[in-house]
Amino acid sequence: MITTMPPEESGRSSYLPRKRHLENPSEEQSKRSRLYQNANVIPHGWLDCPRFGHEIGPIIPSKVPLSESYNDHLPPDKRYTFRQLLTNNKRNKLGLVIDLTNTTRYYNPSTDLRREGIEYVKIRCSGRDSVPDNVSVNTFVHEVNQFERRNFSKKSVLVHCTHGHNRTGFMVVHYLMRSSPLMSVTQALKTFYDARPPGIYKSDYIDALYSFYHETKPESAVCPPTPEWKRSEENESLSLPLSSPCVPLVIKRMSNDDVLGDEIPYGQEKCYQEFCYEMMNIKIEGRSSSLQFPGSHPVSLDREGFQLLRRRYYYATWKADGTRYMMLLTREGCYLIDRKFRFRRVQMRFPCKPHETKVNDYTLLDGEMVVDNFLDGQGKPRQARRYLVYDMVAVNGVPVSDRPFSERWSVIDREVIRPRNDEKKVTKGYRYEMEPFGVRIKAFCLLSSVEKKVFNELIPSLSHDSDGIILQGWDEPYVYQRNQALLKWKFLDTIDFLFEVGRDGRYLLFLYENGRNKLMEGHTVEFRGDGWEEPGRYSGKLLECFWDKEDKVWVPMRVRVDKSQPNGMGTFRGVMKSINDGITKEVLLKEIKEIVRLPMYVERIRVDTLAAERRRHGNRRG
Ligand SMILES: Nc1nc2c(ncn2[C@@H]2O[C@H](COP(=O)(O)OP(=O)(O)OP(=O)(O)O)[C@@H](O)[C@H]2O)c(=O)[nH]1
Repeated sequence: MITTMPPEESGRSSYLPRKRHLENPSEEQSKRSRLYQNANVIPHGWLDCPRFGHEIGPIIPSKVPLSESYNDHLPPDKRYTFRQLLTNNKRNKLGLVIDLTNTTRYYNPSTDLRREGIEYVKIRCSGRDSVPDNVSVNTFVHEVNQFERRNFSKKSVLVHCTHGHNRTGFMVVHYLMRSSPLMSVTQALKTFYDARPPGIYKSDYIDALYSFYHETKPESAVCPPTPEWKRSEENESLSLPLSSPCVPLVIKRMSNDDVLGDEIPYGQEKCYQEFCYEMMNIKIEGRSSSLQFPGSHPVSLDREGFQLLRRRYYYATWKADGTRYMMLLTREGCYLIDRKFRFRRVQMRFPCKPHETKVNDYTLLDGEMVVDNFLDGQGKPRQARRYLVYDMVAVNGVPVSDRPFSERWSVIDREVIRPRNDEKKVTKGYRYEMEPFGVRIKAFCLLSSVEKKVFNELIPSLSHDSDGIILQGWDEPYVYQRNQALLKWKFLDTIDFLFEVGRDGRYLLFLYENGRNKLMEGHTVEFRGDGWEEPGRYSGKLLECFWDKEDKVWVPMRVRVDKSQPNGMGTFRGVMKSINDGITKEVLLKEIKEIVRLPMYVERIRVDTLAAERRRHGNRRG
């Protein structure tokens, strides 16, 4: 007996393209729901849907092969099983099957595939009217890439959803976009269309692809009509609600704590983590599963720090107060790396040089994500998220961490910022303004201009918060984690404590030492001001606190959601030393005034000023 299937997979379904005349729709509905409970139902439209398409790289797009238990329900010429596929497909043996259906009933991967030595990956995608989510897309692309890396005998990857058009096409287009950077969505859709006509035939899937890759959909781009084999049965199916109910559009204000990007598979994250360590020449000791965020971290400026400023040549910049991320640019995508050393994929574009078809590949940057608040031309308040790049660890797979900072900074400009800005001027289809954030290089000023430039001009004119200044050694290498030569001076010295309410109701503060949290006996916390009325709510959270010298208490300023550990004792000692040394802004500026009069500074500032003037002239002429 041939039966129809429930709308679990394709939305609407039936096997025979028969027109039914419904006298009583509810009676018809209940008849159908009885049929839907049947096991060997043939997916709607499946029967006349072509079996598979041409290869696209290693991928064969296909409709779902049905297990042999379906054969009794199918005319012999319509059967399509893995056994058939493996026997007929001698030329190109299968190595991997990626199943995008949302059910397990079409075949048994253990008997049909694994026994034959074929790998099987299931990525459940519900289909219907929603496109596969971003995390599933990341998983799909990762699985194909991983397979290609270990696929020495050039086997193929069969990718199927129910019919091998919409979900399959969607994933294949993502794969193409990520393996051929700077390919356009239109080209990728055409590649899929050529291999498996009529390609993707759901317009919302096509729109989602253009929107994901920040491209304008050309007016000439038309969505192919639903194929005949699918349409004939569609007409007689029950009407199901197609679109989700209207959700009122809420424009959310941006904050530094927003989670950006999409999760990536664990294996991919591990590889990238190890790459970061390799680029910084850090040995992985013990389990590589617990790698720590390796980003360079400044220490608080104290009296000893002044000695360092005298001996080595420093520049200064404002300390942007947003969220710290390192950023890895690869041809497959761009990844934000947070303080917990987790990677999330964001859709961004980083071309190498104008008009080249290459993008940055394995370039590792360091910077701060900020939210700029400003008024637009009409005086309306606006927000823009920006990533301020302030350092670089690797460029196109080549480590630069041991190069002097001045060199790393010019490489950021030459290899990352300028090519992007140049391409922005010429690109037609790609819409940089649709990216989740802008990208800028951070400006560094001569130490002699700290007061005038950094404190009096830059900081007051910023559209984001700044909590101090950074003193950056101009000749220094990039140093992993705590960097004694990278100095920070803050308007308010702060420490991130873990706060707990003890069993006796006591407020407890903890710091991190030797792999565990250490109770800071004798340290008192005092919650002050609006929003801090119920301290119990913050138990178990990391609180950034400033030190009130008068009352000798720690006062919470904000909850740190971007970190998983309180500050270490080293940081704490550094901050306390800086507080006790009493380095106020006045003390800092007085000291710097003396430092820049030292012969070494006088000479280097002269040379750098001349070089900057020459560059400005050159730019004007160019
Ligand atoms: N190196 C550097 N760091 C900057 C710059 N601008 C902002 N920062 C940020 O300053 C942070 C270090 O200052 P802290 O105040 O110690 O940062 P924090 O985020 O509170 O981190 P903890 O010390 O762990 O509490 C870095 O992690 C960067 O995120 C810059 O130009 N250079």
